Amino acid sequence: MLLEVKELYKKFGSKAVIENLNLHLHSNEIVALMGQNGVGKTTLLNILTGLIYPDSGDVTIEGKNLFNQVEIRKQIGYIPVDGFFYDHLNAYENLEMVACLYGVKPKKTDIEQLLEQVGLYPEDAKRPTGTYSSGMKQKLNFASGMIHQPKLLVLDEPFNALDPQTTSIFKNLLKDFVNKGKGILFTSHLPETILQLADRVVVMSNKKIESELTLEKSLRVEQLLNWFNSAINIGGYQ
Ligand SMILES: Nc1ncnc2c1ncn2[C@@H]1O[C@H](COP(=O)(O)OP(=O)(O)OP(=O)(O)O)[C@@H](O)[C@H]1O
Repeated sequence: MLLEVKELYKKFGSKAVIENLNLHLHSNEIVALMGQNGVGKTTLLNILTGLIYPDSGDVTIEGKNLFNQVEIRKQIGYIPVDGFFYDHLNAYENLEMVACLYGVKPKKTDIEQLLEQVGLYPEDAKRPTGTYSSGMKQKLNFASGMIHQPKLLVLDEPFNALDPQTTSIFKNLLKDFVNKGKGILFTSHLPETILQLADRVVVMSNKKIESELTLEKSLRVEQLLNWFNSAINIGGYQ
C-alpha cells in the first residue's frame, strides 16, 4: 500500500475537523477527494504533507510512519492551491531552492525538462516569477511539487486558473506520473475532471471519509453528482 491513513483525528481549539478518518491509496492509483466547502479536505492534505500534525492517528507511506522520519515526508510532493515563490527569483532559481529544501540537486537539464513538461517556455522561465500570470504560477507550482520526484503527489484544486489546453497537458502529465508506479491524491469540485482523471473517488463528510466509488469509464457526470449528493446526504451539489 502506498498510502495508509488510520483513525486520524484533528481539532482546531475545541472544534473537531477530522474524526476517525481512514483512507488508503495504491501505487498506480489516482484518487479524487470530494467534499463540501469547509469540510476539512485541505486540513487532511496538510496533515498528509506534514505541514500540520494530527492529534492522533497513523499515516504511513509504504508502511513507514510519516511523522517519525523526514526522509519519508520527502516521498510526498504537494501542489497547494497557491504555490509560494520568491518573486525576485526566476523559475529555475525557485525550483533549485525547493529542490535544496528536499536535499536533492537536480541537473540543469532535469529542471529544463520539467519546465518544458509543465509548459513554461525557456524565455519565461528566466524572468522573475513576480511578473508571471496566475496560470504561469500554477505551472511552476506543478513543477515545484514534482522536482524531487516524490512517490505520492498531493494536489489541492490543481486546475484552478488553467486554460483548457494547459489543463489537458497537466492531466496527461499526471497520468504519466502515476504510470511509473506512483500515486496521486487530489481534491476537486469539478465532476468532469474527476471522471477524466481519477480511478476512485472518496467523499469527506461528517469529519471522515464517508463513501468511496471506483469509477467506471461509462459513468456520467449526473451519475457522479447523484452519488455525491447521496454520499453527503443533501439535496444539491454546492
Ligand atoms: N489553522 C486553523 N485554525 C482554525 N481553524 C481552521 C484552521 N485551518 C482550518 N480550519 C477550519 O477547519 C475547517 C476545515 O477547513 P479546510 O480548509 O480544511 O476545508 P476544505 O474542505 O478544504 O474547504 P474548501 O473546499 O472551502 O477549500 C474550516 O471550518 C476551517 O475554518
